[in-house]
Amino acid sequence: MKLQSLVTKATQFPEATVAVAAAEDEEVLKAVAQALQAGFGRFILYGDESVLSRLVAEHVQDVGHDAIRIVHASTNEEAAHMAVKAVHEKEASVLMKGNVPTATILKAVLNKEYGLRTGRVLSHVAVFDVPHYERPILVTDAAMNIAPDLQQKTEIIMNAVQVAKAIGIHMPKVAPLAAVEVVNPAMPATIDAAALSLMNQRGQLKDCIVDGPLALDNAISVESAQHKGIQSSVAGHADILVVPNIETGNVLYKSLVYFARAQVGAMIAGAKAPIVLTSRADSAESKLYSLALAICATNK
Ligand SMILES: CCCC(=O)SCCNC(=O)CCNC(=O)[C@H](O)C(C)(C)COP(=O)(O)OP(=O)(O)OC[C@H]1O[C@@H](n2cnc3c(N)ncnc32)[C@H](O)[C@@H]1OP(=O)(O)O
Repeated sequence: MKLQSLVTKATQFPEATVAVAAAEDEEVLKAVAQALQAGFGRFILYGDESVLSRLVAEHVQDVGHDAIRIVHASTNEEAAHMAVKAVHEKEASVLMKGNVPTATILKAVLNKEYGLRTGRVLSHVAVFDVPHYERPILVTDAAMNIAPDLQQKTEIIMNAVQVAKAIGIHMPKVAPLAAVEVVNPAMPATIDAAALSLMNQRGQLKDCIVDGPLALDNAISVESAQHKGIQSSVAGHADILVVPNIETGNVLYKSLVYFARAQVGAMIAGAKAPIVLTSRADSAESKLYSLALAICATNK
């Protein structure tokens, strides 16, 4: 399913309420305005009341004002705390990161008292529409888990599989990425990839096909996989790319956006509610796609 079609699907849930932490950001408010124009979402905006009132008047047409409530917060930390609490208390069903550092909002999400923990690993899943590439590609984890171990990688895969299902990819093909497609004991990512593949074959990782290690080119290009003579049902056909660490994922995410001009929608999965988490520099369009992705993921 292309990202634009997620926006159409999200209109089936016009009442989905989104709590936005530190919403005083033009791209965030443009995305809010676009969602309202498309016909979905109600928004509680946390942040500086006077700045928010001005920005809402500038960016949101009068007809959309009924769907917006502004709640004053004096600092980013307070805005993150209040927005997370609103989701915890079921006042909202989706959390959205505004103009606040990722670590600030994630710390609030992980708060034991009012946060959105479930006992599972929370992880970031990004869905890309890459120009001239025929199908959506999911990348995980580019933004939350810094250096996941094998157990965390299994949960990261399960979260991504849930997101894939929500956008219509059943039995996704999962490629744990490394620098090479053979197991090299000097490269820990290749050993984890091999273990994940075996866990999948033995039924420890369900509802997907995992095969790796694969380098990026063999994962996404049939020609490249054939050229190297790789025998794998995932090689050349990967739906989900599992990166070994946050640096690889973040660089891949930003390369796709800045070099390849890909469109992205991204969220944190595994929490009590989906969390819209894009880069602060991402466009309003990406934030709109992320909202649609989160709403579709919560209403699958
Ligand atoms: C791609 C576009 C967007 C971006 O560019 S984002 C930029 C890059 N991202 C970041 O800067 C965030 C990277 N991650 C972090 O900073 C940290 O891992 C994070 C999420 C803030 C957590 O850090 P801390 O609060 O220091 O956490 P900690 O490791 O001391 O753990 C505290 C408690 O939380 C738990 N926890 C941490 N990460 C978790 C996870 N993924 N899922 C579930 N639980 C998790 C952890 O087990 C610990 O629990 P407990 O207190 O022992 O019960």
